[in-house]
Amino acid sequence: MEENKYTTPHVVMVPSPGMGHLIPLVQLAKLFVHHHNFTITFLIPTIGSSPPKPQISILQTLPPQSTTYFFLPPISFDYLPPETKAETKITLAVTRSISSIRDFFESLAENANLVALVVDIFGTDAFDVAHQFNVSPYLYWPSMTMGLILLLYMPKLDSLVSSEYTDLAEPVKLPGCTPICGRDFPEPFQDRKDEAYKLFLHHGKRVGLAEGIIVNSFVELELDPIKALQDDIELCRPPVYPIGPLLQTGSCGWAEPAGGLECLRWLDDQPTGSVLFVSFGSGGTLSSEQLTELALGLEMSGTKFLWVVRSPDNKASNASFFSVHSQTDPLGCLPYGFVERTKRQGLLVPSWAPQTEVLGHGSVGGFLSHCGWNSILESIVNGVPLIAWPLYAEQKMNAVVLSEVLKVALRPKADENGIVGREEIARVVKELMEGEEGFRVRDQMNAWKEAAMKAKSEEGSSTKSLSELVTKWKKHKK
Ligand SMILES: O=c1ccn([C@@H]2O[C@H](COP(=O)(O)OP(=O)(O)O[C@H]3O[C@H](CO)[C@@H](O)[C@H](O)[C@H]3O)[C@@H](O)[C@H]2O)c(=O)[nH]1
Repeated sequence: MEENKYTTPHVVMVPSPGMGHLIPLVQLAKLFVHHHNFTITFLIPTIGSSPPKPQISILQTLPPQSTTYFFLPPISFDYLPPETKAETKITLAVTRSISSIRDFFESLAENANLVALVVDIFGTDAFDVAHQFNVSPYLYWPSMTMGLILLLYMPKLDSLVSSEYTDLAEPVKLPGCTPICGRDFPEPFQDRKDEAYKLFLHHGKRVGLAEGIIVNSFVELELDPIKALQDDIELCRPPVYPIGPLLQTGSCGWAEPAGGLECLRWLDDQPTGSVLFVSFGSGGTLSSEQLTELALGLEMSGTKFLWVVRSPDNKASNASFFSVHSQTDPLGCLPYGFVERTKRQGLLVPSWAPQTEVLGHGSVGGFLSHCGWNSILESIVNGVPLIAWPLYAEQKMNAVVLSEVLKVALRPKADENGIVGREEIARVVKELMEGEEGFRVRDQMNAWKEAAMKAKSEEGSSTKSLSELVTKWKKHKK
């Protein structure tokens, strides 16, 4: 039968605000359009006045014939107390957009073969709309499987533990996972009285309403946690589809005047494997003191570096999460004389660099990363070993798994004030780039790179999992 808009399977995706949430869903959309001939509509909850430029650039990389995107009416948070956590704002942005999402479904439902609604973890309230229109609700999990297990286990943990998780004397043993200390739990778990925790608990309870969970990981990388999800009845969850690694491909379509392509040209002139890439994801920021120590530590290491610099923020480690760009000139915040002294040793790029191209460049031999999951996967597929420098969200948990389970990262030690000093930074950078430990983690990273390629090959585990999902969606009947 010839496909038209009434028969082509049509999926609605609702990414919660933030580049780290949008990028994985855009990649998922491309996969369904290019390989399986789906139509995709993005409905994007927005915070503040207008959508950030990087978000628009990412959306413009979508194939226009089969995808459409709409920014939903912006939600203002002027009334919220300044200490409100990002996770709370993100959830509220989706929840307050539900009526607009419902309106879109109403207008689409008549004219399209709507088969599924895909949301990320902050969007489980939108499942109600999917149920109302008889469309299958799906969760897209863009991070490490252990985080998903923690979320599914959360209602049980919440009833079993009365203290703060940070006060637990023993690490928590989640099904299929390495034991994890409460202090390494994701940020919203650190204060159970905070609204962000309550909202996570709310999402944890609602995940069971999904008809399936799509996970951006692959079986070989997280064998035990994925097996636990498939077998452990205690977790009581919908079917899981590990389809990763799913990555941002190609350029984002924009470049900083001082960054972008210039940094790729600079890399062309550096020796193979000699450069440490330093980046804290789409919104990570350091305190002024930590920024100074990092600058001086990189200089002291004598290692070549390419550093995506953001202005410091002494209150939050994710100060640029919604905006990506720093409000002030980040290079002006570096220690006196540093820019001049290191101009042969390194390149400084304000706020944003073409990360996937950078990590794929032969001159890059290491990555100092905040341990966001997309960055981790991008490092794995390029075989680039890591220095784990977690900042917020679930990044501490990721860092534990990277260094202790997957054995692909070195971890610098912070002092009693939580600051990683310049000597420690120089030590760990040199160890990664030239030392024995560095050799070991590089080897292991290359093994995971091979496994990732296998998972995505024609007969690979992720390819099979994806085609199972596609078949299910194509059979969807209203
Ligand atoms: O200069 C930059 C910085 C980032 N990126 C891209 O932006 C994405 C960043 O994603 P990620 O590494 O996952 O970090 P965050 O943006 O911080 O992601 C949020 O979402 C992730 C997925 O849920 C979580 O793992 C993180 O903890 C959370 O902060 C990646 O594709 C990068 O390639 C660039 O292209 N250039």
